[in-house]
Amino acid sequence: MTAVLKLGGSVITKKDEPETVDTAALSAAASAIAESAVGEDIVVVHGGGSFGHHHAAEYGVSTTAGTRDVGGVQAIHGAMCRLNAAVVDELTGQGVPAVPVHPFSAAARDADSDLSLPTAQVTTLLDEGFVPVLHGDLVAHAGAGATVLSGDELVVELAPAVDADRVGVCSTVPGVLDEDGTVIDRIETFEAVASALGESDATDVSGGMAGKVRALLALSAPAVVFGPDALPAFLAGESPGTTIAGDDDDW
Ligand SMILES: Nc1ncnc2c1ncn2[C@@H]1O[C@H](COP(=O)(O)OP(=O)(O)OP(=O)(O)O)[C@@H](O)[C@H]1O
Ligand SMILES: C=C(C)CCOP(=O)(O)O
Repeated sequence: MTAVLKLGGSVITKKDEPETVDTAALSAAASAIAESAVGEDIVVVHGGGSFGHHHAAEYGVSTTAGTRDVGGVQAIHGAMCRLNAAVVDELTGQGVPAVPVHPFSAAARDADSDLSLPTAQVTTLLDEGFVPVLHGDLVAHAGAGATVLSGDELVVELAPAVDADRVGVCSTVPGVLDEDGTVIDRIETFEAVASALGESDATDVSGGMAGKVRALLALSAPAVVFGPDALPAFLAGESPGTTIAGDDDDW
């Protein structure tokens, strides 16, 4: 069984304090991964939290608005590499054979914004017993300089590439919430939930929950969105929180 798991930046960082890791939350997530039956058959992706989003907002960069300012590229990508090093260190400290994979070094968007992400390094690392740890990043973008590549987009690219059986997105909320604040069990179309979906309540340049749902609906396999407390349940094979239906949905 292969799993792709995104740890939300809002989970593992203090999203309102620039470049601050939430050490307790990161340690709890790493421990859930270290203890899970999924073992080493997992690809981890993490988001930007107060590392990437803070700098991206400062330089006016988003998934659609790019920059050609080299200082901006260094600030945003550099911050994401620092957060990635913290995640990899915490995982290895807990016995997970985690290794960093930096999307900026490999991915590109063409002039139509179509993303190409080589994944042979990820599948080979998995086969060789490593746990690849990717992160939301910048990406070279034809005609725009560099734009933000969200961890949610990476999940959508990686899940088919590694033939994932399970896709999980761990955020700060217990699932996607309806207008009354109740967790929606299952989402099949964007239109059915659009009115309840908003942006993040913290600095976020990649669309918050609306961006997440839109990205995950593009997956052929179902994905689950859940909160940090439910991470062990997801890793144990359960589907806590909200299931976002895919085209081949036989769960
Ligand atoms: N209907 C909704 N249900 C749940 N969360 C919602 C909803 N509408 C807006 N949100 C916001 O979306 C946030 C989750 O998106 P966000 O992009 O911040 O998460 P993340 O992926 O954990 O972090 P990051 O983008 O840094 O990786 C929630 O914390 C909440 O503020
Ligand atoms: C802001 C940057 C650089 C990465 C964003 O990734 P996300 O938090 O997964 O949307």
